[in-house]
Amino acid sequence: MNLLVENISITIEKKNLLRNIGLQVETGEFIGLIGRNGSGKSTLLKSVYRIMKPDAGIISLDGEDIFRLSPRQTAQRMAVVRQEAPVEFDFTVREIVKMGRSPHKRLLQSDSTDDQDIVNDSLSRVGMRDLADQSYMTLSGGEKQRVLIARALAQQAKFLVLDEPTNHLDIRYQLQIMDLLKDLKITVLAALHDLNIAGVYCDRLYVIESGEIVTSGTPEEVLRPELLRNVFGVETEVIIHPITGKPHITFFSEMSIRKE
Ligand SMILES: Nc1ncnc2c1ncn2[C@@H]1O[C@H](COP(=O)(O)OP(=O)(O)OP(=O)(O)O)[C@@H](O)[C@H]1O
Repeated sequence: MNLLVENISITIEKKNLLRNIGLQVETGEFIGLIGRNGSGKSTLLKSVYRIMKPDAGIISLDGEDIFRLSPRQTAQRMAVVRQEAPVEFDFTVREIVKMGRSPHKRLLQSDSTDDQDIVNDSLSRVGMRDLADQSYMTLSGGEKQRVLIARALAQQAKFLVLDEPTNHLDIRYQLQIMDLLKDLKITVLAALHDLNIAGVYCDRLYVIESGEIVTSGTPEEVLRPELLRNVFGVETEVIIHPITGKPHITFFSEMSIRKE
């Protein structure tokens, strides 16, 4: 499944949230979207998962305009893990993950053994099987995030949109969940704040600044000290790490390099 975003723009109250955005995710690619707070990452992802309609431009999945798909057709193709997912009622962890199966079922159709196996497997893969009967509301931030990832896994979509999928996770789960998502080998578009994680896992990166894509390329091409200074306003040293073979960034705060 491939995603094509062509020339999309969104203006709200005379503010250009997105300007002529073009972006492509080929089948099986893991693409990262990076940029400062407020640069437009979530807004762009929201248009991709159809909760914000652009004023101009086209977004298509395998050549089909996403705004012409029904919600059910969209959910069969695309799973979304958002930063915050408000859950109004007191569902258990298992009930939340089961919701991932609904695009594949008819109204009121009961769970098949396959559905139950998929739900159990998704819970196990994020390490939440033991908490399956606990109320979602009582979970820690990181546990909630793992449940939402399990729900996306249970949906078995061929395209995954991730808005900061690991921001609540401790370092072990960050790496484990990123490994898991990468191993799915499906098409992924992810907004990421951790640039070292972006460098290790993404095939290509798009950099967004004030609602515009300012550059794109492989992590080696994009994650350079000059660009990081211009976009993020920080000093860095970037090496190709001898073990991972990927760019590794060391960030220097002003204090750490201040010479007394
Ligand atoms: N509905 C809206 N009305 C007005 N302004 C909005 C609206 N939605 C987003 N914005 C503004 O658009 C800009 C981009 O927001 P967005 O959430 O896309 O940023 P982001 O890159 O995801 O930031 P962060 O890294 O902090 O999550 C922000 O300045 C935000 O205040």
